[in-house]
Amino acid sequence: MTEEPQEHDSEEIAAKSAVNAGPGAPRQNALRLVAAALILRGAEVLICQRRPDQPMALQWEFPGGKLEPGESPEAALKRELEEELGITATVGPRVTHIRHNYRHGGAVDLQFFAVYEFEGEIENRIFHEVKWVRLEDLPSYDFLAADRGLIRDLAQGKLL
Ligand SMILES: Nc1nc2c([nH]c(=O)n2[C@@H]2O[C@H](COP(=O)(O)OP(=O)(O)OP(=O)(O)O)[C@@H](O)[C@H]2O)c(=O)[nH]1
Repeated sequence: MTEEPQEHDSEEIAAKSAVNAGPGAPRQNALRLVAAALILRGAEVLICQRRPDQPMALQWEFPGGKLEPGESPEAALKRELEEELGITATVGPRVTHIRHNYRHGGAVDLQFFAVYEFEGEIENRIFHEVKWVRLEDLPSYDFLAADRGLIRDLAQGKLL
């Protein structure tokens, strides 16, 4: 189990300071605190594809989203899973914690939690596609850059 943030693809850090330097520029460099779910069903996990109209279009990610001020990661994740998939999840143990600097999008602090139980039927409310895939097949999907170390570890049976 990985407890401390890992820096994946840290060569992107230097590039980020070159963009959005002007005074009126968007605050894209603020650290975004995010909680995401590894929803497990036997040897499979649920993955979600971003829509064509979103940044990082059509890349795959795990369901979840940003923490609201004062919200715990578990509460944020439960809320996001209701909103995105229409399920009431029991948020299980934290599996890993990753910090990543996106080249054009600032930094994210991601906490991933296992979800072994939920109530309701999974309903795709916001994604292009949602799909159950075997852990060993994860590397054949184009995941967001921050997730790639995790994908390798999951496929090799290292984390779960
Ligand atoms: N839900 C989720 N977000 C992830 C993952 N990996 C990763 O880098 N992220 C990043 O974490 C942020 C989650 O924000 P969000 O879900 O609330 O909203 P969003 O995609 O519309 O992003 P934005 O509001 O920053 O543009 C995004 O910037 C997303 O790119 C992941 O596996 N799951």
